[in-house]
Amino acid sequence: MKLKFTKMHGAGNDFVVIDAINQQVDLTSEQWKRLGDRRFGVGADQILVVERPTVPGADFRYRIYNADGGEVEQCGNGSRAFVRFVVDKGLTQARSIRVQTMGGIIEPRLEEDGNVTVDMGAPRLEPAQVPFDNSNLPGEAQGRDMLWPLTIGQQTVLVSVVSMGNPHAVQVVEDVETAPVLETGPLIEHHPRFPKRVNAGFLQVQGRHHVKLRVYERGAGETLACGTGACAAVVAGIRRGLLDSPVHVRARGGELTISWAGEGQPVYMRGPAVTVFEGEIEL
Ligand SMILES: N[C@@H](CCC[C@H](N)C(=O)O)C(=O)O
Repeated sequence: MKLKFTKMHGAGNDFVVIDAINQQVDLTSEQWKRLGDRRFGVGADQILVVERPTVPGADFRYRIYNADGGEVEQCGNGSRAFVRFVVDKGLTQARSIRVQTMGGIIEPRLEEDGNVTVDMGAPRLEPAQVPFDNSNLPGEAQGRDMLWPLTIGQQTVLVSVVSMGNPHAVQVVEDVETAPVLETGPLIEHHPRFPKRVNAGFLQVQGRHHVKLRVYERGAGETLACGTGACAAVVAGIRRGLLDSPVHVRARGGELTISWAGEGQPVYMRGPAVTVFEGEIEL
């Protein structure tokens, strides 16, 4: 089976984007994984699939597969690539679209300068919504947030838990460059208190509007940027009383700007979306 694809990235978080409106796409988990494989396939952190919506009020349906082949609820950087793709391919004349995802409806808007702003919806802050099992765990309040102690090997780290449709655990570190992202990231990802696993964020506060962030992503390992991770980290930082909106988030692959007016309000993410090349693969 031959599949046409577009390779894209958002701040270095890279994607294989598949138009499943104009071609038949019915892949196994192994085939999704092969598409994401950097040696045996195209190579990407996530594979994004463009489909017709199945709910009223949405323009498109957006499905997301991690490099490990698992389907997940949400991908922020990918949502910017998504709107760039559907506009460039002539699948819509609109520059602002409503997109159905497993994590809820999101609204990306392609701006004149090529950047994309996305209404990512309101963060879900109850542990059960993440999901995070906080039973018999003594939480520690900081500002309006709750920090949860996670035992990782010999050490305990304090995390905020946030759902942006997908699960995030955010810890504040002194310096992201020396933080043990590759060592503790996988342990947090697979911590038994997160029944669906989790994306592990490492946040360095540089000022009330500036942070650095590294994310060890569920199903993909450390990526050069994580859009939902940036949203979750800024929400956690604002709730802890460390940050004020808007916040410029510097990741290894580029910068995102995150705005949030507080509890119950949507998070807005602004950043780039770039097409790298087009191709066809035999699967
Ligand atoms: N890179 C993404 C997040 C992709 C999904 C994530 N790894 C998960 O499993 O939830 C982003 O930009 O948000």
